Amino acid sequence: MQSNPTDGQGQPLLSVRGVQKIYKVDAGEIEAVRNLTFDLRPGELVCLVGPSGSGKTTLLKIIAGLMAPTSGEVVLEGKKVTEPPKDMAVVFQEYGRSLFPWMTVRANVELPLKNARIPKGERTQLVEDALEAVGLHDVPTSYPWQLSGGMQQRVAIARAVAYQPKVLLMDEPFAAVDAQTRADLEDLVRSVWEKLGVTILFVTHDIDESVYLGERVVVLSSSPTVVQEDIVIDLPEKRDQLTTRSLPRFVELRNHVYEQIQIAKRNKGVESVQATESRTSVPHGAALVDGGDPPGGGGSDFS
Ligand SMILES: Nc1ncnc2c1ncn2[C@@H]1O[C@H](COP(=O)(O)OP(=O)(O)OP(=O)(O)O)[C@@H](O)[C@H]1O
Repeated sequence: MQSNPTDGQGQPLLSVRGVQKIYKVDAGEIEAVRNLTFDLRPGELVCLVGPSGSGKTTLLKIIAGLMAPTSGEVVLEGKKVTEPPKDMAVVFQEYGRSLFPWMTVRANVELPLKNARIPKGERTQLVEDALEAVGLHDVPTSYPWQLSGGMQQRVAIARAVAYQPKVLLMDEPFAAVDAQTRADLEDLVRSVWEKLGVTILFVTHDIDESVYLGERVVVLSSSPTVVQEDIVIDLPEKRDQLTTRSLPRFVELRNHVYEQIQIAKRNKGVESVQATESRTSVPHGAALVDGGDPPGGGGSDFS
């Protein structure tokens, strides 16, 4: 592995610094997250993967200011996060539970803007733009329950982007939709990211999805969790489902992430993995060294 020459360039927008989380339970304590350190620069799209139970949701809750870390800190634009920051939005997996069924699509998207006391005229424009960006401009008066799962998740994404957050956190947002819809939504995230320049941290179980979407993939170890590897995804910026996924480089990177996940799973309970702050570039022509069978084509859910 080589150190990424871009390391250290640009000021981070979001910094996760030595974050540890210990849950207190009846039987004692669970150290879910041991020591997580990584940065997001403005406008980056970073995917976070890790074995089941490695603390991805715990970490997102801490970043979103919904839960305090036991030690360490999250810093957004130089300010320590101690409560939900107004410049952050979260899209969860369960779109069914995050939308209000008695409100129209438009009212759902508009609600956080009303709460933020954005004037009516500006609000209307932001809602229109967001619905346009996710391809839902023709259903503003429908109710969420009248829409398919994929469309409901589009509404949730529209609501998040209408709010114009600086950072968008997405917690396995496409886990509950079918493969075709998932591919469409992946492309939607890339296009919204390109158009709006929002910084995105995207948690997924799907290795192929992480490589297809991300500019970097941060791989977490098993719990108690550290950053096992922070990988630069050096695929062309313009991506599409057919061409990008057939590139030899895509296959190399996907195999590398798969191998890292296998190592993380094998090292469960082993404390030798070190926290890393440097980014790595996967050498071109890298063979799968050690990690069992690589995943075949299509999605590769490792959980
Ligand atoms: N509220 C809680 N109280 C006690 N332990 C918890 C709590 N929430 C999570 N944990 C434990 O912390 C560890 C990390 O859980 P977390 O849900 O953050 O992982 P995850 O990577 O999001 O999991 P998955 O991939 O299965 O969604 C697990 O061992 C889990 O059992």
